[in-house]
Formats: sequence, structure tokens, C-alpha cells
Amino acid sequence: MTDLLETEPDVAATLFGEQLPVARAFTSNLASQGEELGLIGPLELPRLWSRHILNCAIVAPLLRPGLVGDVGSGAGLPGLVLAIARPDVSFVLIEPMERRVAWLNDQVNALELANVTVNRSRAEDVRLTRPFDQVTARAVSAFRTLIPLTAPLLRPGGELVLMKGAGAQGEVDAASKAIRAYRLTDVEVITLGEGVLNDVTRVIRATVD
Ligand SMILES: C[S@@+](CC[C@H](N)C(=O)[O-])C[C@H]1O[C@@H](n2cnc3c(N)ncnc32)[C@H](O)[C@@H]1O
Repeated sequence: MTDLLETEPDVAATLFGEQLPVARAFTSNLASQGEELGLIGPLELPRLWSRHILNCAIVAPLLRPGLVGDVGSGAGLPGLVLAIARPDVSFVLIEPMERRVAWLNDQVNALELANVTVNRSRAEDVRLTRPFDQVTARAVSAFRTLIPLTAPLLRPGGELVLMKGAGAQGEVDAASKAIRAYRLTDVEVITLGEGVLNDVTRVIRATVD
């Protein structure tokens, strides 16, 4: 049984607004199909809403109207959650695994998300019609190795918004060579959801020169 809407109802309403029923529907679909499809571990089901959905949605205010690429979307975290919370932003979900791509496309259709396309590719092989304004990723790889996959997808002045765990600052410290090589500036770790969510969300933000 998922903790759907049983925790943090105020913050959920703030983050999703009128889209809250869509976020609920996505969470229900993930709760009922995610384990069988290998998208989510059984231990995560009881905390799907609080630990996964809300922790992704709290990033939504960092996005600007424009085109966002989500690298390694997997179950749709954070890409689908952010697309639900921000219908004013266009998203391209980049995911190489066929079964996950099928899930993502099914959800885009079932939830009638007009602002999402799914691109079956690895980030390093993806063909884009135009570069992204922002790139998101969660649980794909360490910042040092994520930079070469994500920074080349951005337009000049574009921004990385990478969800990270408690070791985020250590990942930044270990990435100094890649930060220089890919001309990243304004690299910072920010903590979101303090005093609001059960689990805070850490984000590495950086701009491409
Ligand atoms: C651990 S899962 C995380 C999925 C999701 N972001 C989440 O937070 O639940 C990592 C995902 O990254 C994808 N992935 C791995 N290497 C990738 C690459 N080079 N380009 C794009 N996606 C990649 C995998 O297929 C997988 O779906």
C-alpha cells in the first residue's frame, strides 16, 4: 500500500496545484505496475509518494518555461513528475531501456501529457533538434561522470539541475576536472524541502558557459 496523499497534503497541493489528480493517477499506476515492471523496488512502495514523488516535485519551481531534458528517466523520476507539476514547460525524457521507454510512453498517453516526448537513447548518443534550456537527472551516476553526459545537451547559458543524495558536496569536490573541462560556472548544492518534506532533496545546479 502506498502512502499516496497521506503525508504532506499541503505541500502536494502547492506543488501540483490543479494537476494534483494527475500526480495521484501517476503514483497509483506506478504503485500497481512498478514492481512487476522492475521500475521500483518493493521496499519503496510504502514511501512512493513522500520519498519519490514529492521529492521530485519539490524541484519544479527551479524550472523555467522552455525545453527540459531529463536524462535516465526510468520510472519517470523526476521527468514525468516535473512534467505533471509544470505543464508550462516542455520535456524530453531520455531513456535507453526499451521496457522503461514503453512504460513512459504508456504514462504520457494515459495521463494525456501534451508537454512530454520520450526519446529512446543513451544521453551520449541522443539526437536533438535543439539544445535544452535545462537538464535534470536523478540516480543516474556521480556528478563527475554525469557532466559529460548532460552538459553537451545544454545551450550556452543552460543549466544542470541534478538531484543528489547527502554526498552532493563531495561529488562536486570530486568533479573539479570535469567542471573545468565542460566550462561549468555557478556550481552550487541547494537543499529543498527543509521543514516541509520528510526527506529533503539535494540538487546540484550549474550553468554552462
Ligand atoms: C537507477 S535508474 C534511475 C531512474 C530514475 N531517474 C529514478 O530516479 O528512479 C538509472 C536510469 O538511467 C538510465 N541510464 C543509464 N545510463 C544512461 C545513459 N548513458 N543515458 C541515459 N540514461 C541512462 C537507466 O536505463 C536507468 O533507467
